[in-house]
Amino acid sequence: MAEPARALLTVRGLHKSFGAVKATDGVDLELAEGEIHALIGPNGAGKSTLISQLCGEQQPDAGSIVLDGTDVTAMPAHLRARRGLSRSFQITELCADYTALENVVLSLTLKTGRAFGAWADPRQDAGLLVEARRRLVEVDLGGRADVCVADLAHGEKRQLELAVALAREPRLLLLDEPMAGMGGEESARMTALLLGLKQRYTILLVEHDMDAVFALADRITVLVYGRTIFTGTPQAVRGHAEVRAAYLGEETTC
Ligand SMILES: Nc1ncnc2c1ncn2[C@@H]1O[C@H](COP(=O)(O)OP(=O)(O)OP(=O)(O)O)[C@@H](O)[C@H]1O
Repeated sequence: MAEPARALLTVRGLHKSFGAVKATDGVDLELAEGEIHALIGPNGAGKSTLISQLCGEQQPDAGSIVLDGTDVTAMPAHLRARRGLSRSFQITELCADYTALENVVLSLTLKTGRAFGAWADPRQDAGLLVEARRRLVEVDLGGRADVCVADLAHGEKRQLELAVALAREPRLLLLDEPMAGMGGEESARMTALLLGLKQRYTILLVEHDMDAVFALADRITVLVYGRTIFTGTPQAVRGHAEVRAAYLGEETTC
């Protein structure tokens, strides 16, 4: 019998309130190594607040976050990032005046602590350039390396954000609405890119595009009013009456 995949992330009883609003109200979540785990729920369910607590941008009121066996609940965001926890999307972090290639080089230098304008410009570093081009090819932007971010289409910017996140070699990638603002064709391209990453990365995916969620996720957790009401396979989620009533019924015809 196959060994069950070990948990890379374990969240227990995560609480975060803003005044009277319980944004996360005792969230439990477990991510197995190598899975794409989608987090879905209606607007205001607490998805972004949960992601912010996972990456260390917000401190929970109570509960614990364990990453690869280490309790990171009180650890600052930059130290979690060093342990391989990487967030992408919603907070756009691209430098608009730099080319696509330069943005990926910049992300690669963050791993080594080097900066643009230092005594040896990383943009001239052959090794970094090769690695950055490889990352761009990985997100289907190989032909757009020398284009300024400001001149990229919306979908291309989002592909580049993915390359920037992957350049940090994350163990756990938190993707916050990668399809936001995309048309059908762009969403399909991003879905195909993420499918190509399957099993190489552990991914927590927050997404409203249910076609993408059901195409990508190994498991889905449903959050409503800050509480996890169900975790299961896409098939189980589709068949779950409470989930359909709380969320899917509103947004899909499945
Ligand atoms: N900084 C804040 N101050 C006050 N209330 C907040 C803050 N951040 C979030 N909230 C509230 O917490 C609740 C959860 O918000 P959150 O943005 O996490 O939900 P969400 O599921 O990500 O929603 P969406 O799908 O619309 O992005 C909402 O009621 C929201 O108004």
